[in-house]
Amino acid sequence: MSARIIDGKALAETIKADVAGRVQSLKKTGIVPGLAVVLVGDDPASQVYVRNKAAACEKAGLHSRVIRLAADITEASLLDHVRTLNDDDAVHGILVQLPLPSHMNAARVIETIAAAKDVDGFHVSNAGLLMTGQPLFRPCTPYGIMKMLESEDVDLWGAEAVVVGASNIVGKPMAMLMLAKGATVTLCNSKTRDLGAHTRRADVLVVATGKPGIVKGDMIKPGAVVIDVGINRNAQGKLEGDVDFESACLVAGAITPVPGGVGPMTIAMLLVNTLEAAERSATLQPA
Ligand SMILES: Nc1nc2c(c(=O)[nH]1)N[C@@H](CN(C=O)c1ccc(C(=O)N[C@@H](CCC(=O)O)C(=O)O)cc1)CN2
Ligand SMILES: [Mg+2]
Repeated sequence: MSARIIDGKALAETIKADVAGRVQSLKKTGIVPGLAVVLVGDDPASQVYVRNKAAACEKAGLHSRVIRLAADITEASLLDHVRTLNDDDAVHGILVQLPLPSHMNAARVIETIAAAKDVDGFHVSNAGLLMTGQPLFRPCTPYGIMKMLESEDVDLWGAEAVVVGASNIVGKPMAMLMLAKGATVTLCNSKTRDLGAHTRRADVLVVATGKPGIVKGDMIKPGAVVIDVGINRNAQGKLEGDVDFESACLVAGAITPVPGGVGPMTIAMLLVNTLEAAERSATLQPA
């Protein structure tokens, strides 16, 4: 058996093309959707992601602004930049690229972003809305994964879904989104005993730990849909996921590759969230 490969890159292109069409319609009302990305420091991976976000915005017709700040900027100064963006009507979406330098309190920074512009969906208000089944912004990576499952016609109603990794930006919102679609969700973390006993029950398995190869083929239920969120660079400089792709392919029914799986969907859903923030702002404007 060899798993079907879920092509996140292709699906992301389709979604971005749809966004581009909706942007053109919105522009006819005089509104140009705008995204501001704040990058603190010079982490090489973050620089690539931020560049890719800006390029994707421009290609789809959104306005994008990147605010690059030195690694040693104070948290107070970063918060001032965020507040200025909160007050800027040309900016519909704001995100602060993570991780932040260690002298900053990321939670405090995220809470300073206006919840109505929090296109990452990380603000406590947005996390709470998601948890209570009334999402405003869904965090981009789990949102992208839901779109991939939808494109594969995966029925979550009554399915066993297992998420490995309980971060605020992927694991926890992922669990909430699948729960809302009727799955029975198990959320595993770094203290979980006998991880394989959980993963082997999964019809849908999402792995987001940052630990390369933590899930191997013998931990997967035959025919399962496996979503690999990990992006790890190995000693040869090659990207690899959290799932051992070779052994997993022999058992899974469908699997996302790394690269070309979840990553491109994260950026596509950021455009969707930014466009929708701008569309909402249009309905709030006086006639
Ligand atoms: N504020 C945020 N910070 C971070 C987020 C986020 O959603 N919001 N997620 C990640 C990084 N990230 C987006 O910011 C991101 C990571 C990877 C990709 C991607 O397209 N990956 C490619 C491979 C790219 C490469 O060659 O390195 C792939 O998987 O095919 C997009 C976005 C942490 N920070
Ligand atoms: Mg991927």
